[in-house]
Amino acid sequence: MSGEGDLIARLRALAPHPAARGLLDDAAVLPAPVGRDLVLTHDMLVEGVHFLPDCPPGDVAWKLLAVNLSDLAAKGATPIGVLMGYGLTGDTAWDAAFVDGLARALTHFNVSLLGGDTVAQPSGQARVLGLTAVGQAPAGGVPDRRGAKAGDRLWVTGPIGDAGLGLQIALGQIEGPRRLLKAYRLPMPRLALGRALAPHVSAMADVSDGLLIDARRIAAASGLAVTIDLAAVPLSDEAKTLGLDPLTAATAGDDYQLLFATSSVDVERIAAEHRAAASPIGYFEEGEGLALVDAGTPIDLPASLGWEHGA
Ligand SMILES: Nc1ncnc2c1ncn2[C@@H]1O[C@H](COP(=O)(O)OP(=O)(O)OP(=O)(O)O)[C@@H](O)[C@H]1O
Ligand SMILES: Cc1ncc(C[n+]2csc(CCOP(=O)(O)O)c2C)c(N)n1
Ligand SMILES: [Mg+2]
Ligand SMILES: [Mg+2]
Ligand SMILES: [Mg+2]
Repeated sequence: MSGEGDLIARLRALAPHPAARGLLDDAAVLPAPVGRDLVLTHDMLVEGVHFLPDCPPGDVAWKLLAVNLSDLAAKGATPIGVLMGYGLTGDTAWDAAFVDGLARALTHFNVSLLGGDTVAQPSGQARVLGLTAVGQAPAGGVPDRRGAKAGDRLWVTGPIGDAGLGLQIALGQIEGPRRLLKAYRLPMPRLALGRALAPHVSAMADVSDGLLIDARRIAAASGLAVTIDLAAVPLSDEAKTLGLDPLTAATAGDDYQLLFATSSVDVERIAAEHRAAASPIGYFEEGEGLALVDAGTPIDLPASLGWEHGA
Protein backbone atom coordinates (compact mmCIF):
# COMPACT_ATOMS: atom_id res chain seq x y z
CA MET A 1 0.00 0.00 0.00
CA SER A 2 1.44 3.41 -0.88
CA GLY A 3 -0.70 6.11 -2.54
CA GLU A 4 -4.23 7.42 -2.34
CA GLY A 5 -5.69 4.74 -4.63
CA ASP A 6 -4.14 1.93 -2.59
CA LEU A 7 -5.50 3.33 0.66
CA ILE A 8 -9.00 3.72 -0.76
CA ALA A 9 -8.80 0.15 -2.07
CA ARG A 10 -8.03 -1.04 1.48
CA LEU A 11 -10.80 1.10 2.93
CA ARG A 12 -13.36 -0.42 0.53
CA ALA A 13 -13.65 -3.48 2.78
CA LEU A 14 -14.71 -1.17 5.63
CA ALA A 15 -17.48 0.39 3.54
CA PRO A 16 -20.11 -2.31 2.90
CA HIS A 17 -23.08 0.06 3.43
CA PRO A 18 -24.90 0.68 0.10
CA ALA A 19 -24.75 4.42 0.88
CA ALA A 20 -20.96 4.25 0.42
CA ARG A 21 -21.38 3.17 -3.24
CA GLY A 22 -18.29 1.00 -2.88
CA LEU A 23 -16.17 4.15 -2.40
CA LEU A 24 -16.36 4.48 -6.19
CA ASP A 25 -18.50 7.63 -6.43
CA ASP A 26 -18.13 11.36 -5.73
CA ALA A 27 -20.29 11.24 -2.62
CA ALA A 28 -22.26 8.90 -0.38
CA VAL A 29 -26.03 8.72 -0.77
CA LEU A 30 -27.77 7.91 2.50
CA PRO A 31 -31.53 7.40 2.73
CA ALA A 32 -32.82 9.58 5.58
CA PRO A 33 -34.22 7.45 8.43
CA VAL A 34 -38.02 7.69 8.21
CA GLY A 35 -39.38 10.18 10.72
CA ARG A 36 -36.03 10.68 12.48
CA ASP A 37 -33.59 13.56 12.43
CA LEU A 38 -29.93 12.98 11.59
CA VAL A 39 -27.25 13.97 14.14
CA LEU A 40 -23.95 15.09 12.59
CA THR A 41 -20.62 15.75 14.26
CA HIS A 42 -16.97 16.18 13.25
CA ASP A 43 -13.84 16.01 15.39
CA MET A 44 -10.19 15.96 14.39
CA LEU A 45 -7.09 14.32 15.88
CA VAL A 46 -3.66 15.88 15.45
CA GLU A 47 -0.38 14.12 16.26
CA GLY A 48 1.32 15.82 19.19
CA VAL A 49 -1.94 17.49 20.23
CA HIS A 50 -4.33 14.53 20.71
CA PHE A 51 -2.01 11.54 20.47
CA LEU A 52 1.71 10.96 20.78
CA PRO A 53 3.88 9.97 17.80
CA ASP A 54 4.55 6.54 19.36
CA CYS A 55 0.86 5.71 19.81
CA PRO A 56 -0.03 2.46 18.01
CA PRO A 57 -1.80 3.43 14.74
CA GLY A 58 -4.72 1.10 15.48
CA ASP A 59 -5.32 2.94 18.74
CA VAL A 60 -5.31 6.28 16.88
CA ALA A 61 -8.00 4.87 14.57
CA TRP A 62 -10.07 3.73 17.56
CA LYS A 63 -9.77 7.12 19.23
CA LEU A 64 -10.69 8.99 16.02
CA LEU A 65 -13.92 7.00 15.81
CA ALA A 66 -14.62 6.92 19.56
CA VAL A 67 -14.36 10.67 20.19
CA ASN A 68 -16.89 11.30 17.44
CA LEU A 69 -19.25 8.55 18.60
CA SER A 70 -19.02 10.14 22.07
CA ASP A 71 -20.65 13.28 20.65
CA LEU A 72 -23.42 11.10 19.20
CA ALA A 73 -23.77 9.39 22.60
CA ALA A 74 -24.28 12.77 24.25
CA LYS A 75 -27.19 13.37 21.87
CA GLY A 76 -28.71 9.93 22.53
CA ALA A 77 -28.08 9.11 18.87
CA THR A 78 -27.38 5.75 17.25
CA PRO A 79 -24.40 5.81 14.85
CA ILE A 80 -25.10 5.04 11.18
CA GLY A 81 -21.88 5.78 9.40
CA VAL A 82 -18.78 7.93 9.18
CA LEU A 83 -16.74 9.93 6.66
CA MET A 84 -12.98 10.15 7.23
CA GLY A 85 -10.33 12.68 6.25
CA TYR A 86 -6.87 11.06 6.04
CA GLY A 87 -3.41 12.51 5.53
CA LEU A 88 -0.82 10.23 3.90
CA THR A 89 2.74 10.68 5.16
CA GLY A 90 4.38 7.92 3.11
CA ASP A 91 4.65 5.56 6.10
CA THR A 92 2.79 2.65 4.55
CA ALA A 93 3.18 0.36 7.57
CA TRP A 94 1.51 3.04 9.70
CA ASP A 95 -1.33 3.35 7.17
CA ALA A 96 -1.87 -0.42 7.09
CA ALA A 97 -1.99 -0.69 10.89
CA PHE A 98 -4.35 2.29 11.03
CA VAL A 99 -6.74 0.67 8.52
CA ASP A 100 -6.68 -2.60 10.49
CA GLY A 101 -7.50 -0.71 13.71
CA LEU A 102 -10.23 1.27 11.98
CA ALA A 103 -11.77 -1.97 10.71
CA ARG A 104 -11.83 -3.37 14.26
CA ALA A 105 -13.34 -0.19 15.69
CA LEU A 106 -16.02 0.10 12.99
CA THR A 107 -16.97 -3.54 13.54
CA HIS A 108 -17.08 -3.07 17.32
CA PHE A 109 -19.49 -0.14 17.05
CA ASN A 110 -21.39 -1.60 14.08
CA VAL A 111 -20.69 1.45 11.94
CA SER A 112 -19.84 1.62 8.24
CA LEU A 113 -17.37 3.90 6.50
CA LEU A 114 -19.47 5.96 4.06
CA GLY A 115 -16.71 7.99 2.41
CA GLY A 116 -14.09 10.63 3.05
CA ASP A 117 -11.00 12.11 1.48
CA THR A 118 -7.31 11.22 1.26
CA VAL A 119 -4.52 13.74 0.74
CA ALA A 120 -0.74 13.74 0.92
CA GLN A 121 0.74 15.60 3.88
CA PRO A 122 4.06 17.43 3.51
CA SER A 123 6.74 15.10 4.88
CA GLY A 124 7.81 15.56 8.47
CA GLN A 125 4.58 17.24 9.51
CA ALA A 126 2.27 16.05 12.26
CA ARG A 127 -0.49 13.70 11.15
CA VAL A 128 -3.93 15.29 10.86
CA LEU A 129 -7.04 13.12 10.79
CA GLY A 130 -10.71 14.09 10.71
CA LEU A 131 -13.93 12.15 10.98
CA THR A 132 -17.58 13.04 10.52
CA ALA A 133 -20.07 10.77 12.27
CA VAL A 134 -23.71 10.51 11.22
CA GLY A 135 -26.29 9.18 13.64
CA GLN A 136 -30.01 8.64 13.98
CA ALA A 137 -31.66 10.89 16.54
CA PRO A 138 -33.54 9.33 19.45
CA ALA A 139 -37.31 9.20 18.95
CA GLY A 140 -38.16 11.51 21.84
CA GLY A 141 -35.94 14.46 20.86
CA VAL A 142 -32.25 15.27 20.97
CA PRO A 143 -30.74 16.59 24.24
CA ASP A 144 -29.28 20.09 23.87
CA ARG A 145 -26.53 21.84 25.83
CA ARG A 146 -28.97 24.77 26.13
CA GLY A 147 -31.73 22.98 28.04
CA ALA A 148 -30.65 22.91 31.71
CA LYS A 149 -33.24 24.31 34.14
CA ALA A 150 -32.70 26.15 37.43
CA GLY A 151 -33.02 23.52 40.14
CA ASP A 152 -31.65 20.67 37.98
CA ARG A 153 -28.80 18.68 39.40
CA LEU A 154 -25.61 18.21 37.37
CA TRP A 155 -24.60 14.57 36.96
CA VAL A 156 -21.56 12.92 35.43
CA THR A 157 -20.79 9.32 34.55
CA GLY A 158 -17.45 8.13 35.76
CA PRO A 159 -14.66 7.80 36.28
CA ILE A 160 -13.17 11.24 35.60
CA GLY A 161 -9.40 11.77 35.38
CA ASP A 162 -8.24 8.30 34.27
CA ALA A 163 -7.34 9.47 30.76
CA GLY A 164 -5.36 12.41 32.14
CA LEU A 165 -3.30 9.92 34.16
CA GLY A 166 -3.02 7.72 31.07
CA LEU A 167 -1.50 10.65 29.18
CA GLN A 168 1.04 11.12 31.99
CA ILE A 169 1.88 7.41 31.73
CA ALA A 170 2.23 7.68 27.93
CA LEU A 171 4.56 10.65 28.41
CA GLY A 172 6.67 8.63 30.87
CA GLN A 173 5.96 11.15 33.65
CA ILE A 174 4.44 8.58 36.00
CA GLU A 175 4.05 4.83 36.24
CA GLY A 176 0.62 3.33 36.53
CA PRO A 177 -1.68 0.49 35.55
CA ARG A 178 -2.24 -0.29 31.89
CA ARG A 179 -5.98 0.34 32.30
CA LEU A 180 -5.28 4.07 32.71
CA LEU A 181 -3.18 4.15 29.53
CA LYS A 182 -6.09 2.42 27.77
CA ALA A 183 -8.53 5.01 29.13
CA TYR A 184 -6.45 7.64 27.31
CA ARG A 185 -5.77 5.75 24.08
CA LEU A 186 -8.98 3.73 23.74
CA PRO A 187 -11.90 5.77 25.12
CA MET A 188 -15.28 4.03 25.21
CA PRO A 189 -18.16 6.24 24.09
CA ARG A 190 -21.24 5.84 26.31
CA LEU A 191 -23.62 5.10 23.43
CA ALA A 192 -26.17 2.81 25.11
CA LEU A 193 -26.23 4.90 28.26
CA GLY A 194 -26.63 8.11 26.25
CA ARG A 195 -29.63 6.60 24.48
CA ALA A 196 -31.17 5.50 27.78
CA LEU A 197 -30.58 8.85 29.48
CA ALA A 198 -31.71 11.06 26.59
CA PRO A 199 -35.45 11.05 27.46
CA HIS A 200 -34.66 11.94 31.10
CA VAL A 201 -32.21 14.83 30.75
CA SER A 202 -32.81 18.54 30.18
CA ALA A 203 -29.26 19.04 28.84
CA MET A 204 -26.36 16.75 27.97
CA ALA A 205 -22.80 16.91 26.59
CA ASP A 206 -19.79 14.62 26.68
CA VAL A 207 -16.64 15.53 28.61
CA SER A 208 -13.84 16.09 26.10
CA ASP A 209 -12.05 19.24 27.23
CA GLY A 210 -12.49 18.81 30.98
CA LEU A 211 -15.34 18.44 33.43
CA LEU A 212 -15.19 22.05 34.62
CA ILE A 213 -14.98 23.73 31.22
CA ASP A 214 -17.65 21.46 29.73
CA ALA A 215 -20.00 22.04 32.70
CA ARG A 216 -19.51 25.77 32.38
CA ARG A 217 -20.43 25.50 28.69
CA ILE A 218 -23.72 23.76 29.54
CA ALA A 219 -24.47 26.47 32.11
CA ALA A 220 -23.60 29.27 29.68
CA ALA A 221 -25.63 27.72 26.86
CA SER A 222 -28.59 27.39 29.27
CA GLY A 223 -28.23 30.94 30.66
CA LEU A 224 -27.64 29.62 34.19
CA ALA A 225 -25.03 29.34 36.94
CA VAL A 226 -23.62 25.97 37.93
CA THR A 227 -21.96 24.94 41.19
CA ILE A 228 -19.79 21.81 41.32
CA ASP A 229 -18.70 19.93 44.44
CA LEU A 230 -15.17 18.64 43.78
CA ALA A 231 -15.55 16.08 46.57
CA ALA A 232 -18.30 14.42 44.51
CA VAL A 233 -16.24 14.01 41.31
CA PRO A 234 -16.00 10.24 40.71
CA LEU A 235 -12.41 8.94 40.70
CA SER A 236 -11.39 5.36 39.96
CA ASP A 237 -9.69 3.25 42.61
CA GLU A 238 -6.51 3.30 40.51
CA ALA A 239 -6.61 7.11 40.34
CA LYS A 240 -7.12 7.34 44.11
CA THR A 241 -4.19 4.99 44.66
CA LEU A 242 -2.02 7.29 42.52
CA GLY A 243 -3.19 10.25 44.63
CA LEU A 244 -5.02 12.06 41.81
CA ASP A 245 -6.60 15.20 43.17
CA PRO A 246 -10.16 15.98 42.02
CA LEU A 247 -9.26 19.41 40.63
CA THR A 248 -6.65 17.88 38.31
CA ALA A 249 -9.15 15.19 37.33
CA ALA A 250 -11.84 17.79 36.63
CA THR A 251 -9.61 19.83 34.28
CA ALA A 252 -7.64 17.08 32.48
CA GLY A 253 -10.19 16.22 29.77
CA ASP A 254 -10.21 13.22 27.38
CA ASP A 255 -12.76 11.51 29.66
CA TYR A 256 -15.57 10.95 27.11
CA GLN A 257 -18.05 10.50 29.94
CA LEU A 258 -21.57 11.98 29.87
CA LEU A 259 -22.34 15.23 31.68
CA PHE A 260 -26.00 16.09 32.06
CA ALA A 261 -28.64 18.15 33.83
CA THR A 262 -31.82 16.60 35.15
CA SER A 263 -34.36 16.69 37.96
CA SER A 264 -35.20 13.01 37.35
CA VAL A 265 -34.73 10.54 40.19
CA ASP A 266 -34.30 7.62 37.75
CA VAL A 267 -30.70 8.37 36.75
CA GLU A 268 -28.85 6.10 39.17
CA ARG A 269 -31.11 3.17 38.28
CA ILE A 270 -30.67 3.76 34.52
CA ALA A 271 -26.89 3.97 34.91
CA ALA A 272 -26.84 0.80 37.04
CA GLU A 273 -28.83 -1.00 34.32
CA HIS A 274 -25.95 -0.13 31.98
CA ARG A 275 -23.31 -1.22 34.51
CA ALA A 276 -22.19 2.39 34.81
CA ALA A 277 -21.99 4.80 37.71
CA ALA A 278 -23.54 8.27 37.57
CA SER A 279 -22.75 10.79 40.31
CA PRO A 280 -24.61 13.98 41.23
CA ILE A 281 -21.81 16.55 41.36
CA GLY A 282 -23.60 19.90 41.36
CA TYR A 283 -26.66 21.98 40.62
CA PHE A 284 -27.93 24.76 38.36
CA GLU A 285 -29.51 28.00 39.53
CA GLU A 286 -30.38 31.43 38.17
CA GLY A 287 -27.27 33.49 37.38
CA GLU A 288 -24.16 32.79 35.36
CA GLY A 289 -20.74 31.21 35.63
CA LEU A 290 -19.15 28.30 37.45
CA ALA A 291 -18.60 28.08 41.20
CA LEU A 292 -16.60 25.37 42.97
CA VAL A 293 -17.03 23.92 46.43
CA ASP A 294 -15.13 21.15 48.19
CA ALA A 295 -17.52 19.22 50.43
CA GLY A 296 -19.55 22.42 50.82
CA THR A 297 -16.67 24.90 51.35
CA PRO A 298 -16.29 27.45 48.50
CA ILE A 299 -12.91 27.28 46.73
CA ASP A 300 -11.25 29.43 44.07
CA LEU A 301 -11.46 28.48 40.40
CA PRO A 302 -8.19 27.24 38.88
CA ALA A 303 -6.47 29.35 36.21
CA SER A 304 -7.53 26.83 33.54
CA LEU A 305 -10.86 24.96 33.58
CA GLY A 306 -9.77 22.56 30.85
CA TRP A 307 -8.49 22.23 27.32
CA GLU A 308 -9.05 25.05 24.82
CA HIS A 309 -7.21 24.90 21.49
CA GLY A 310 -5.14 27.97 20.75
CA ALA A 311 -5.93 29.56 24.10
N1 LIG B 1 -14.48 24.71 12.28
C1 LIG B 1 -15.77 24.66 12.62
N2 LIG B 1 -16.74 24.89 11.72
C2 LIG B 1 -18.04 24.83 12.06
N3 LIG B 1 -18.48 24.54 13.28
C3 LIG B 1 -17.58 24.30 14.23
C4 LIG B 1 -16.19 24.34 13.95
N4 LIG B 1 -15.53 24.06 15.11
C5 LIG B 1 -16.47 23.83 16.03
N5 LIG B 1 -17.71 23.98 15.53
C6 LIG B 1 -18.99 23.83 16.22
O1 LIG B 1 -18.91 24.43 17.50
C7 LIG B 1 -19.65 23.70 18.47
C8 LIG B 1 -18.76 23.29 19.63
O2 LIG B 1 -17.73 22.50 19.10
P1 LIG B 1 -16.73 21.71 20.04
O3 LIG B 1 -15.73 21.08 19.16
O4 LIG B 1 -16.27 22.59 21.14
O5 LIG B 1 -17.70 20.61 20.67
P2 LIG B 1 -17.34 19.10 20.89
O6 LIG B 1 -17.00 18.48 19.57
O7 LIG B 1 -18.43 18.50 21.67
O8 LIG B 1 -16.05 19.18 21.79
P3 LIG B 1 -14.60 18.56 21.51
O9 LIG B 1 -14.17 18.99 20.14
O10 LIG B 1 -13.78 19.14 22.59
O11 LIG B 1 -14.75 17.07 21.59
C9 LIG B 1 -20.26 22.52 17.71
O12 LIG B 1 -21.55 22.89 17.27
C10 LIG B 1 -19.34 22.38 16.51
O13 LIG B 1 -19.98 21.76 15.40
C1 LIG C 1 -0.34 14.22 23.26
C2 LIG C 1 -1.52 14.79 23.98
N1 LIG C 1 -1.39 15.90 24.71
C3 LIG C 1 -2.45 16.43 25.34
C4 LIG C 1 -3.67 15.82 25.28
C5 LIG C 1 -4.87 16.40 26.00
N2 LIG C 1 -5.86 16.97 25.11
C6 LIG C 1 -5.56 17.36 23.86
S1 LIG C 1 -6.90 17.94 23.04
C7 LIG C 1 -7.90 17.69 24.39
C8 LIG C 1 -9.36 18.04 24.37
C9 LIG C 1 -10.15 17.16 23.46
O1 LIG C 1 -9.81 17.43 22.11
P1 LIG C 1 -10.79 18.24 21.17
O2 LIG C 1 -11.26 19.45 21.93
O3 LIG C 1 -10.02 18.62 19.96
O4 LIG C 1 -11.90 17.29 20.84
C10 LIG C 1 -7.18 17.15 25.45
C11 LIG C 1 -7.72 16.83 26.78
C12 LIG C 1 -3.78 14.66 24.50
N3 LIG C 1 -4.96 14.02 24.33
N4 LIG C 1 -2.69 14.14 23.86
MG1 LIG D 1 -15.37 19.19 18.44
MG1 LIG E 1 -18.78 16.90 22.73
MG1 LIG F 1 -12.54 20.53 22.55
